[in-house]
Amino acid sequence: MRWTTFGYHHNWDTKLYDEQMQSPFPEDLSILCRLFANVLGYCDFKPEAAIVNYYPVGSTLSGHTDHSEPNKSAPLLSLSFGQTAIFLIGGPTLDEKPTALYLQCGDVLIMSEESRLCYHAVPRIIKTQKNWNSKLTNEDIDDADNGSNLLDMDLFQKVGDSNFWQPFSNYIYDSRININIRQVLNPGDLKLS
Ligand SMILES: O=C(O)CCC(=O)C(=O)O
Ligand SMILES: [Fe+2]
Repeated sequence: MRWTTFGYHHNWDTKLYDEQMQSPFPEDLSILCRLFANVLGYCDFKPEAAIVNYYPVGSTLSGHTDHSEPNKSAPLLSLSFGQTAIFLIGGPTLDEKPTALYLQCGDVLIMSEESRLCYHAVPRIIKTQKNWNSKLTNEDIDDADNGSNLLDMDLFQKVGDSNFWQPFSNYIYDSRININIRQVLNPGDLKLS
């Protein structure tokens, strides 16, 4: 399993965030996460750190809690792409028996309130998807344009060409990608103390 980070970088050895260890947080991902959080009533949610986990079929993530963020009351958002994960979610201690869920391509999981600090794990990736339909239709163009006529048609044609997606679809055929997004700072804080 491999991973990369956006925003505040989590140091896997010390389990700490560091003000000096940051990369830009992608604006489109930030907008999407704030939209999800707003719908759930977390109107001040600030996406400040993301971990992108790359799971080839056969890889696992062992049980843990995510408690490195000074802000432990903001929700944690988790987006799943590609092959399906079995996700185990337990309680705040290892005494509680976990519940198993499937996390499929396109699923959005939110860990908020009590579940924010619960143990969780990914014991298995299951190959459930055979192929991805990358052909775009006129309807997709209308959806993407949303009546604005501002769509970059050259770019749209490029991403509508299945050759463009071939390396991605080859990769995702044997893998799952998870992006999980956290707020690090407490409300009102501008940096780590
Ligand atoms: O892959 C997942 O669904 C969970 C990832 C996770 O728990 C983590 O990165 O802390
Ligand atoms: Fe986690």
